[in-house]
Amino acid sequence: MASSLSVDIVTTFLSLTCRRRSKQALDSRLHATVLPFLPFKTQTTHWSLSVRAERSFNSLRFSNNSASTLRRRFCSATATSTSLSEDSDLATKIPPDNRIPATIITGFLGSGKTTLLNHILTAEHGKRIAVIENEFGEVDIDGSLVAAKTTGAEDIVMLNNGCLCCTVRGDLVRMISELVERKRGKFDHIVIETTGLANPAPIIQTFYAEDSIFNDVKLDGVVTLVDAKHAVFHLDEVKPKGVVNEAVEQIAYADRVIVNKTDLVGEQGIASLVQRIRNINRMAHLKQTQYGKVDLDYVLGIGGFDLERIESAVGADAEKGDHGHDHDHVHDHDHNHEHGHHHDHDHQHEHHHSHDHTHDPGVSSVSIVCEGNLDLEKANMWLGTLLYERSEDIYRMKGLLSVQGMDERFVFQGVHDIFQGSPDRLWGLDEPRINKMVFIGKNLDEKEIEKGFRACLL
Ligand SMILES: Nc1nc2c(ncn2[C@@H]2O[C@H](COP(=O)(O)OP(=O)(O)OP(=O)(O)O)[C@@H](O)[C@H]2O)c(=O)[nH]1
Repeated sequence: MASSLSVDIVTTFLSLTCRRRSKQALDSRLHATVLPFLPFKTQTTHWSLSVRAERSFNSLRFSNNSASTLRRRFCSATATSTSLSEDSDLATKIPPDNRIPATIITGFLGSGKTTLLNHILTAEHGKRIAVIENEFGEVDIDGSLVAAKTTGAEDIVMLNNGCLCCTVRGDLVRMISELVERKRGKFDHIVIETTGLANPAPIIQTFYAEDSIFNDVKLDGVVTLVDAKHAVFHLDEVKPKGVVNEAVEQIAYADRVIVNKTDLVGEQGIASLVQRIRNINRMAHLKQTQYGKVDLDYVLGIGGFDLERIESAVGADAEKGDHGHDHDHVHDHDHNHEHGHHHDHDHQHEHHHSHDHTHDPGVSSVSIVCEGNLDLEKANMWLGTLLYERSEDIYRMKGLLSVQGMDERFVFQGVHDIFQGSPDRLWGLDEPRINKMVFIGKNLDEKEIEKGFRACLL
């Protein structure tokens, strides 16, 4: 949220306390316990496209697709390409590629994807953008965090019932097809924000494997956000055998890397992170920034995703390292409101291609949806202590809270030990005051989290 305050939990709640209750003094226990750990923060030519497309098909060995007319046209054009001198002739024979460009924004949990999306949606670029947002966890909180929801975007579609790279790939195909069918001519670009735990490979493949998409939409590029403060922690994570390290994959598949949050680390830290990124992906362009502020040309209009390049890069990396590609996912989730919800990110399904992967079964999400008002001090103490004790394991948390005495909804989000919150819009007169929280992390104890939350309710 571009306009939100950037503050630690104590200060956030304190400021609210002051406003609502004229309580100036900060609870000394909170100061002592929490503050030290929650720092105050204040164009490719048509010809080359055709070549790429065809190579990609070969290298991925797609098994189940009837070739589309368009694809056949590309392939046959490519097949007749025998010398450079023929290129110009052929280029004139190939019709212009008027397909709608799509950009995938990926990056680990909390790296700044929504922040970048908001930057894109609010900037002047003259493009009409349709957005597809995929959130990990059942509760739609990101919808509230996309500041420009009603202004900058032509259309925003939420995909909250699973991870794009796994269970909802079919939904993605349907959504894109629907957008194209119903809104053709009303938007110029599609931006897809993946979950922070997505492996981009299967999503990318969707653009090539599905005729219904391939004929109308072209993958313009993959933009990967990297959290300058926390990335190394996730890149270093040792995964069980056969389990993919999403943070590594997201960098490997990038056309553009954005090292974000450079305000939170020193130059040396950034330099070694950049080196680390370069070791994974030498080809991607890389920029350093804060709050996703990059020129829009850097992220929109990249001009083509080169799948073959990434294939070989990832292949080399896999040989060296630790992330396997045998793909068995178990997806275990039930939707149940008015109580905590546990979503194991351990999905099982089969793909027919080489990017199959298994997510880390230790990483899960816990959602709480519960009506009622929170006691500010108790909530402050509970969240502060939780982060104090578990900030390494809590990769991400987001919430919409109903605080006793506050007329506005309180929106907060955290990435490990960094927490940010601000009052949002007013609660509606008849609107039920429902709290929604999502925690994503390692070894989360759903019951304990829910119990802690409930103890804060009045
Ligand atoms: N200090 C600092 N905070 C940032 C920066 N960019 C984003 N943030 C904050 O980091 C938090 C996470 O940002 P988001 O844009 O929501 O991250 P995300 O990648 O969309 O998160 P998920 O969708 O949960 O994976 C928010 O509180 C942002 O305000 C930055 O450059 N510096």
